[in-house]
This record gives sequence, structure tokens and C-alpha cells, in this order.
Amino acid sequence: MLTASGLGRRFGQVWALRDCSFTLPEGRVSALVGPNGAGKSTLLWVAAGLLSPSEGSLRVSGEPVPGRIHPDVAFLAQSRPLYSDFTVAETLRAGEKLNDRWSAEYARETLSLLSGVAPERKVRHLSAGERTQVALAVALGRLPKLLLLDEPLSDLDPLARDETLRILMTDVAERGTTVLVSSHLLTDLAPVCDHLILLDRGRLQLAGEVEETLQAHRVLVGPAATAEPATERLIESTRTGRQAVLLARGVDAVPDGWTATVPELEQLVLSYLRAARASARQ
Ligand SMILES: Nc1ncnc2c1ncn2[C@@H]1O[C@H](COP(=O)(O)OP(=O)(O)OP(=O)(O)O)[C@@H](O)[C@H]1O
Repeated sequence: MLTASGLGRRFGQVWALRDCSFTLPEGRVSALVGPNGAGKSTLLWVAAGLLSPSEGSLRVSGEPVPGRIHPDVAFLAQSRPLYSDFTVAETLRAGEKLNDRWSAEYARETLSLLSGVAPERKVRHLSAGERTQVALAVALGRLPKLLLLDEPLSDLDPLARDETLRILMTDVAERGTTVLVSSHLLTDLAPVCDHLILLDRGRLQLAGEVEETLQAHRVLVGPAATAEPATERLIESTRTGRQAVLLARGVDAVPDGWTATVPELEQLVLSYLRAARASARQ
């Protein structure tokens, strides 16, 4: 559905995105994670066709992304661009006029499942969370094949967050939508995402199936005084008193006195980010 090859985007001298190659699995939810300034929004803008790549290429359904939003794609930008003078009902009507493919019923239903923002309310009077919900309803009303969401959960209360994730899962299950969603709220996202893209300072740190990626790693805990177990790649090693805790990829044998467990998603992501930070400081 979405394939990036050697993708990069530069703003002046700064590369916001560099040498990114990955393929998003169709009909699945992919989480796009990374610290502030990692390049997540830039990647979503390029994927939406609203920002051109400085190098490499990006294809949606096998075709190069045009310099405008593709009819099969819906993008929820972080700024939630909506006309502030419109009411919610006028916003949904505009969606109908501006899109060849549009389901007024689906947009209305999404909105009512979320918060039931009254249709006569002006967009400029909505709270940040209510704007997000209207923007999400507009995005889904386009019946996209690829849904790009930039921090959709950030200003939602826990109930709306839960409902949003439920709506996304239903959409993926019933319409086979491919979703790429950026978020700092990894704990919320973990139960719904099948695929992970981890960015740091514009570079891809990890890209792959969540379960496969977790199973390829181990958290090793053992006595700090003994030799570290042999691993294919040591990501992070920390020592607290007499105990050593390692996160590693490709662990064949676990020596006596050591334990090995599969990491949690959040633990894996944090280890990769700390390791990338440490190597950048050297
Ligand atoms: N229009 C722009 N002009 C100049 N620099 C930009 C522009 N947009 C982004 N950048 C820079 O590109 C880098 C990546 O920014 P981006 O917004 O993509 O990160 P992000 O991962 O979405 O961050 P956050 O989690 O804080 O939203 C940052 O260093 C940012 O300052």
C-alpha cells in the first residue's frame, strides 16, 4: 500500500528525514513512533503528497505519490485544519462537496460514536479534543484506503482515546484500511498496532511486524561480574549494583545465572532510543 525507498526530506541544511525504506502492510495498523523532532510529521506530510521528497521515492498502491492528496488517502494533520467559521454540520457538508467518494452517514456515525459534538456548533468554539474528533470524522468520511494520522490521541480524554482506537480497529477490520498513526502514547497504541516504524533524528531505527520484532529480542538479566551473553547485536547494557540488564537481538544461549524474557513494546522502543542518543553523543 505504501512503500518508501531511500526517502529523505531536507529543510535548508537540516535533514528531517533521511534514507528511509519500508513497506506498510495492507489492512493493518502501523505505529509511527519517535521522540520530538524525529521526523514523524514530515514523513506523514510526504506520504500525504503535501510535501515533496528531497531524495528517494514514495509509492501508494504502486503509484508515485502525486504533489497533492491522493483520492485514496486521508490525512489528519497535527494542526487539525478546519474552517473556523463553519459549523460542524457545514464542515461535514463541505466534505461531501469536496470529495468524489464520501459517506455522510459514516462521518456522522463516527462523530456520534466519539463525543456527539452538536452539528450546529461553530468549529472556532470547539475544544482541541472536539476539533480532533470532527477532523477524524471528516478523514473517515472520505472512505480512505490509506489513513494517515498525526498524533490523533494527543488531546483526547481517556474515553475518547479508547473510542477512537475502537473506531480505527473496526474500520481496519470492516473496510481493510491501511493505517499509519504517529503517537507518543505507546501504551495506548500497543494493543492495536501490528507494525512498528521507529524514527530518531530522521533515521529509521526499526521497521517491522511488532510481534516478530519483539520475539527477535530478549531482555537479559544477570550478575554484572560475569561475562555478558553472546548476542547477534547488543542494543543497550545497563548496570545497577551487582546486576546487569541487557537488551539484545539474536540471543542463542542463556548462560547460568542469567534470565531471558521477551521485552514489552515500550521497553524495546525506549532502549533503541536511548542507544541512538548515546551513540550520537560519542
Ligand atoms: N517547515 C519546516 N522548516 C524547517 N524545519 C522543519 C520544518 N518542518 C520540520 N522541520 C524540522 O524537521 C525535523 C523533524 O520535524 P517533525 O515535525 O517531522 O518531527 P516530529 O517527529 O513530528 O516531532 P514531534 O513529535 O515534536 O511532533 C525537526 O528538526 C524540525 O525542526
